[in-house]
Amino acid sequence: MVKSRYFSKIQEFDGMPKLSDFKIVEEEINEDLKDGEIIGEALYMSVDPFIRAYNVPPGSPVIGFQVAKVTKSKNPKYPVGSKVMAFGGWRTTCKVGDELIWYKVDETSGINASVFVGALGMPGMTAYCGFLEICQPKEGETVFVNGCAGAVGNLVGQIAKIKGCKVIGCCGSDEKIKFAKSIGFDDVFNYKTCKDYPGTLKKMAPNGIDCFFDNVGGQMSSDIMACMNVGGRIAVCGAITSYNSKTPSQVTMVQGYMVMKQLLMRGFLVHQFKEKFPEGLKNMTQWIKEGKIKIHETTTDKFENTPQAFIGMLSGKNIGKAVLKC
Ligand SMILES: NC(=O)C1=CN([C@@H]2O[C@H](COP(=O)(O)OP(=O)(O)OC[C@H]3O[C@@H](n4cnc5c(N)ncnc54)[C@H](OP(=O)(O)O)[C@@H]3O)[C@@H](O)[C@H]2O)C=CC1
Ligand SMILES: CCCCC/C=C\CC(=O)/C=C/C=C/C=C\[C@@H](O)CCCC(=O)O
Repeated sequence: MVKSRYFSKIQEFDGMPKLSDFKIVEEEINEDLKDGEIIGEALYMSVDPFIRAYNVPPGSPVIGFQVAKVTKSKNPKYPVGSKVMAFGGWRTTCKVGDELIWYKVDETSGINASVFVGALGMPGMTAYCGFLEICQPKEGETVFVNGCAGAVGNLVGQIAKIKGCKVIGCCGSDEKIKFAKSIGFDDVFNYKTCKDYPGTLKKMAPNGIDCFFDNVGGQMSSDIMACMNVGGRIAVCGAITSYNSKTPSQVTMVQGYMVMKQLLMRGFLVHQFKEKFPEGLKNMTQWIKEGKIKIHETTTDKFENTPQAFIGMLSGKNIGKAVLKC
């Protein structure tokens, strides 16, 4: 038996999660492995908005991705000493098989393993696959990204620049605006202080918006759709504005814009594009090595602080990817 600790969600979230919603549980993991299984020690864990949105029932272990170092293996693809990116939960030691292991960490690239919960992990594949598959950006087009300083949004902006687009974004602080501009965004506004989204967008994107990567939802998204060009494409990635909200959001209806501008709007979940992950990993790795994609992480130390990191991310404290270093 090997000792492990995991975070359990002990009560329903009431709006923004609180530290008292979580507790650490000790467990013993049976070291007998079935074919395909490994045991891994967590090096980095991911705190992501979907953990709030999926809302597992009280008493359940908290779900999530981690980079783990393999300590025992019955899977030839992941020998002892290698690292995997797996859906192992908020756990110090996990026992997972092929169905929960997304891929092996490529240690030949020289890129830190933490990046495998970010630009080379689930958020990176979300940005790469969701943006390129759904928005189909073309050189010279204008792209709008909300949540533009976060894990997914900052990567969408950088990929859009690589594709030769003009990129506009919004985020929740002036420090984040500075960061987004430093990684190539052409113009960015603070959605918390902006009084007039359509007016601001008309100034920042006088030729209109062709692609909209929506991380946020709510009224802002309807306002952005009003500024889109005929034939525009919208990738609906998430709706973080609603995850902690206790009241249903009422927004301007968008069907009028959809019809008159012949817009395409498509929601997605990153794993539906898993056939595209090898291409995504190859290109993202190359772009990181070439300096075309810059990595920014907000790191919290120690497994015990995972809920703090999670609440911090939901409160907007992260710039780039929120990472927990175990
Ligand atoms: N469809 C899919 O497969 C996937 C979807 N997603 C979605 O992508 C989105 C971004 O995720 P991710 O990049 O990991 O997270 P981020 O790194 O962007 O962190 C969350 C950010 O959301 C912003 N935020 C929080 N509350 C609100 C609010 N009420 N209104 C507007 N912004 C808010 C904060 O930034 P700020 O300071 O700017 O407010 C915060 O930093 C989420 O909606 C998530 O659910 C992510 C992965 C996969
Ligand atoms: C208004 C409600 C909107 C709800 C949006 C909810 C979530 C969006 C989001 O953030 C999705 C994230 C997807 C994460 C990807 C993987 C997980 O589903 C776990 C998959 C486990 C596995 O297959 O290994």
